Amino acid sequence: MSAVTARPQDEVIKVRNLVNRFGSQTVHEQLDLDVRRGEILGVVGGSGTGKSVLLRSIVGLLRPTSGQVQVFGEDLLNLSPERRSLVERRFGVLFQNGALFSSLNVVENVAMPLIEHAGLGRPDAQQLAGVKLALAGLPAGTETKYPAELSGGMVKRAALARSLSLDPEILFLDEPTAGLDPISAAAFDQLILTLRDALGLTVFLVTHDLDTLYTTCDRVAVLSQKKVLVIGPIDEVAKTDDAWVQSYFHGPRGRAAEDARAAELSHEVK
Ligand SMILES: Nc1ncnc2c1ncn2[C@@H]1O[C@H](COP(=O)(O)OP(=O)(O)OP(=O)(O)O)[C@@H](O)[C@H]1O
Repeated sequence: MSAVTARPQDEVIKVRNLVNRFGSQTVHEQLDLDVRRGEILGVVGGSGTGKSVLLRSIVGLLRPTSGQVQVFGEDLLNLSPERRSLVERRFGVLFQNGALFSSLNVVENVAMPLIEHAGLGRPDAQQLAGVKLALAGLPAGTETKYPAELSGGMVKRAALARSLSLDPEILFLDEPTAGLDPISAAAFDQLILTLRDALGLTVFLVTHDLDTLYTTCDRVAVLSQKKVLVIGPIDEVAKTDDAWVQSYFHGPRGRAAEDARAAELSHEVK
């Protein structure tokens, strides 16, 4: 195979001609997107541009009005339940609110997919859940706490541990740093990078957080005008001649995030 030919297995998510309508409202119109294996792709856009709807269309929680969505080359909505469940085991999703079961403690929350989907017995599942919690950076001693007893950052880490429980190849994150203080958010960004590097994950990351984008993303996709307006490395995307892109990346918060990244890079060089 020639070096210039993109190998099909390099694209773990392929979206073509995606249309999503709710009544008279069109959210996506002929949207195309590819996500490459091993990358961290940040998805940004103004409020209501359809970032979460795109995520839900890809993971099979929403049947699009029309178009094709493939994950690992499979169209989830047209698979038998058994086959679909096999593909679903290959990705993990961390929703905005963490979505832990309030009646289960932390280790039980993380053990649940291992019992239900991997067929492990409770003791094995709980032991493995402990490993996942450590991987997600949950401090020892928090395993037996209930979600209501945790800080926002700990809830995110516990939910992350649960989304990692079945060793996924793709991780979908919806606003993972929303509601975290800046120090916890920065620590979470580092965790995502570490996990990607250690586990070879592909990460689909919906975020408004400019620091997260600058710190973690290999590429950024901007949703605007019902499509992916532009996709590429953040410095290229930030140059796009579009009013939203310019005010987002070059407004006060965008400049601060870019300066912080530049300072970090120069610190690494020294
Ligand atoms: N199930 C649904 N029924 C009707 N409308 C919906 C449904 N889901 C989403 N929408 C609409 O689709 C649009 C896009 O919603 P979405 O949540 O994807 O936006 P977003 O880009 O993630 O926004 P935000 O940044 O504010 O979270 C919104 O106008 C929303 O009201």
